[in-house]
Amino acid sequence: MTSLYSRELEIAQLAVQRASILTKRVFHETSKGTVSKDDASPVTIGDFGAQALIISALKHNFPHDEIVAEEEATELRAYPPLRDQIWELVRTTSLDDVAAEGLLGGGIKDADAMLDIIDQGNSKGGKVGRVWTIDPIDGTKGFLRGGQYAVCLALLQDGDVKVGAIGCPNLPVDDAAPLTADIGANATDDEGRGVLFSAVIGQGATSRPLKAGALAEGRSISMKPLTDMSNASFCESVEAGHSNQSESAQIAQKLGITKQSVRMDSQAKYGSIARGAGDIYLRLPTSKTYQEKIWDHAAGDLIVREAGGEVTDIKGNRLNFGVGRTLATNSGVIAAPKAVHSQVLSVVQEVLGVK
Ligand SMILES: Nc1ncnc2c1ncn2[C@@H]1O[C@H](COP(=O)(O)O)[C@@H](O)[C@H]1OP(=O)(O)O
Ligand SMILES: [Mg+2]
Ligand SMILES: [Mg+2]
Ligand SMILES: [Mg+2]
Repeated sequence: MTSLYSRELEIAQLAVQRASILTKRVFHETSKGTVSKDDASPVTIGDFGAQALIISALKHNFPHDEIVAEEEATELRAYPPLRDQIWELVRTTSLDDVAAEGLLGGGIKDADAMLDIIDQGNSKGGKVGRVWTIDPIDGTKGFLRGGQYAVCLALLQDGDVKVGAIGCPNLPVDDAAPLTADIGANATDDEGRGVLFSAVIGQGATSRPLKAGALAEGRSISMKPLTDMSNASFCESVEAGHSNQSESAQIAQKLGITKQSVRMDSQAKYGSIARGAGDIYLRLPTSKTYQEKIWDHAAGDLIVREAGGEVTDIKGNRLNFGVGRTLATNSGVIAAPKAVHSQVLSVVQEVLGVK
């Protein structure tokens, strides 16, 4: 008997793997075709190209599903040279396993079809039916800095995350490697790096080497049992504008955490705590108006929960992915092993003055 969501999981993992190949090609280029979006955040040819490849694979396999993806093609329609640069990448990126590439439906017809595909990620989301959510490059700032980034994909059914996959090309492949955002002295050498995290609701979480063809063998991952807070490692954003780092330092001190935080871009943080490399992920609001996006958290939320963790916002509520493209009803994120989550939450609330 095939297990629930097995086909969705396979396609999600392969789609993330293929998009990751494209992002790696851009990562190693000095010119990444960066443009600024309306909210002043950066986007690169890698983000657009990865989104095109993932949506194309989803539409081939699940034509009736809705898709909420981060990017849209307006800028590319207005500026053909950028479109052509992306098309060149998309046209020449495929999995090196013919059967796996066939499962994704192969390539895209032409540059105009690619633009239409990118724009198919414009669903409003919501709590009804099947909705995929895509962050083609999460942590674009980390990607540009030569640090961590992630290719993220999740399936929501009636607002609940059922399947999640996160490709982290720059994390160590070894689940037992120490927690660090560093990618080593030789950023042009991928040796020992590249991991694909995934989970299906009720079936646990897995990691495997991120390959260029068929999926590698998976291994089950779980959070580290945390008995002594003084040994805990916690991770947070590199960008001070994404998470309040002075409040997190106060929280860590009150919890008795002695280690410095590890600052890492993207959902690589969720993957890192899910496999026990780190213990706690804190994301503390920096503004009253910013709403977290569902594509920034859906896959990570499921992977951490399936690895034995609990994920809530600073009020202690589960993240609610069923209210649209953003987590409009949540504020911040606290991810920790189940056994200590309430302890962490109460210190967060004390420091932030949350009732
Ligand atoms: N003010 C903000 N608060 C929290 N997250 C933000 C903020 N501005 C942008 N982000 C998002 O944080 C994510 C990266 O988080 P991290 O710091 O964990 O790497 C990005 O997806 C980024 O969105 P965007 O893609 O629109 O730039
Ligand atoms: Mg993101
Ligand atoms: Mg992104
Ligand atoms: Mg972005």
